[in-house]
Amino acid sequence: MEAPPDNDVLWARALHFRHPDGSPGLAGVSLAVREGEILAVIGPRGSGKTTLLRCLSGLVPVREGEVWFNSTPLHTLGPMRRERLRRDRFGWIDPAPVLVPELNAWENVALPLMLRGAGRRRAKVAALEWLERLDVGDKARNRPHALHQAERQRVSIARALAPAPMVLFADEPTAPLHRSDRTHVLRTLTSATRSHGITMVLASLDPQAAALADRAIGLLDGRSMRTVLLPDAPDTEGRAACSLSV
Ligand SMILES: Nc1ncnc2c1ncn2[C@@H]1O[C@H](COP(=O)(O)OP(=O)(O)OP(=O)(O)O)[C@@H](O)[C@H]1O
Repeated sequence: MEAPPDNDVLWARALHFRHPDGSPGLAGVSLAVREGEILAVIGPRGSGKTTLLRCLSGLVPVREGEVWFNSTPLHTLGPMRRERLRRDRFGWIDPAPVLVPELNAWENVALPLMLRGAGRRRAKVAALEWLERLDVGDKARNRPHALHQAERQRVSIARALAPAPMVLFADEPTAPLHRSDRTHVLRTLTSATRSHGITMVLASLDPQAAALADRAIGLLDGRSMRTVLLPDAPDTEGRAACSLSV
């Protein structure tokens, strides 16, 4: 078992995954993500994007193939150590917002900070700043039931960014947003990860996500496809890329 190169923060080799009912999820995916990089995982519905993110983030155990986070072999860790790693180092954004219903917006965003040891006052200041950045600062005292779905998703994104995780896994993060809001929120998300040096793996159906990433890989039927970098596009902040089947 050989650890990945130093500048790769996340690394997977020959990853295979079957769902509990035996249906195929991934069929030999290998990839490397460099520190601070935004990697887009692009593919049609059912191509395995969520499954790949769940394996890379330790949400599900990997039984065939390897997943490394820096020098830690995730594929050898038990559930407790994977859970601790996820809590301390990783962030996750679901395609639909999952917030604690009893807490208001700022308390939801402050929660992961307090779980990592921040005091309530400092966590509140940070939470309010992130809510402002996601354009929901005026909803800070609202509980989730008093927010629109799109506002709840913005709160979820703020909550994922607030603790500045080493790796952020974003699974269709703009899915619940109105089409006209998606680009703005994606730009906020990518600029926040860049300015905080957060590595991001961003799963999306949307080719626009690839345009804001540094690199993109395509998935089809649980298999990765070759990535090709395109020259910078004038209206994008990252390097555009497209993937070609091999
Ligand atoms: N828990 C599960 N049990 C059985 N099959 C599953 C399970 N979760 C996903 N699948 C199947 O695995 C394949 C990949 O699903 P996955 O959700 O990873 O794809 P996806 O690219 O994220 O799709 P989408 O864009 O619709 O979210 C699909 O055929 C899906 O039906």
